[in-house]
Amino acid sequence: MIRLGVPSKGRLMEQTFDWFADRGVRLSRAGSDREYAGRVEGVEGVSLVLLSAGEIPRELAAGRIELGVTGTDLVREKLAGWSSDLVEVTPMGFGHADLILAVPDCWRDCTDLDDFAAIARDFRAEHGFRLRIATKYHRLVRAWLSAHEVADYQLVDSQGATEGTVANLTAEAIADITSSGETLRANNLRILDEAPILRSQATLFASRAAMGPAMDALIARLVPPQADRSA
Ligand SMILES: Nc1ncnc2c1ncn2[C@@H]1O[C@H](COP(=O)(O)OP(=O)(O)OP(=O)(O)O)[C@@H](O)[C@H]1O
Ligand SMILES: O=P(O)(O)OC[C@H]1O[C@H](OP(=O)(O)OP(=O)(O)O)[C@H](O)[C@@H]1O
Repeated sequence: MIRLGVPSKGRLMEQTFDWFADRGVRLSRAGSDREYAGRVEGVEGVSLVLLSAGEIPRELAAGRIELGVTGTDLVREKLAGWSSDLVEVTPMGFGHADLILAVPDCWRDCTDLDDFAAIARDFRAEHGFRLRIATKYHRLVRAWLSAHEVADYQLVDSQGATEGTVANLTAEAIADITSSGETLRANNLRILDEAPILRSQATLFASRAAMGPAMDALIARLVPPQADRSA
């Protein structure tokens, strides 16, 4: 049996159900909205597991599910060396979001990462502690700042409502996912004029350890070889 892990709520779950339905595989919840068991129709040998999007990378790597849908951001953040455990089967064309670094809109002299690095250096000298960046993407943000030689900062963990931390005076800047930009604007934050730390979208992943004839057949059914996998 191939266990398929799918986000248990919201738009990501609905769009995942639609993506599979377009390929003749009907996924549904077994019971009420609160029940996290599911049904699979239209293909044999697959069972559905409804999970938090954030837990799907770990469940794949641990071998508790063989296939899973989640954002590329969550896989790269949660699994160091993710590609040794997981195979990226196909991007799914929804759940697009950018991981970005944003500063208060009123920091007029901070437009790019060079400005940010200079402000971070001065901040430490002036305040006696490092400038705080609120985020849940610790691994990705650290790696990106290190690659750009920005060192005078500290990460503050924020697992939700991250854009509120600046107004609440628990951070000076934030690194989070954005799509429409509305949450940033509503919180008077502005994205640095740089390429995003990461461009993410919902993606179908398989556990490398689960690759074999049954998995190959299922993948061929979902993503026909002639289809463009890089879309
Ligand atoms: N505004 C958005 N637009 C598009 N995609 C988004 C947006 N916010 C988050 N995502 C993507 O959705 C996925 C799930 O995000 P997140 O972990 O925040 O989910 P959640 O709904 O809080 O789920 P859970 O708390 O159950 O893990 C991530 O891959 C993320 O990139
Ligand atoms: O650019 P926008 O379209 O405004 O979207 C960005 C928001 O969406 C996500 O939050 P989500 O609603 O998943 O809640 P969270 O803050 O609990 O992660 C993300 O963390 C941002 O807060």
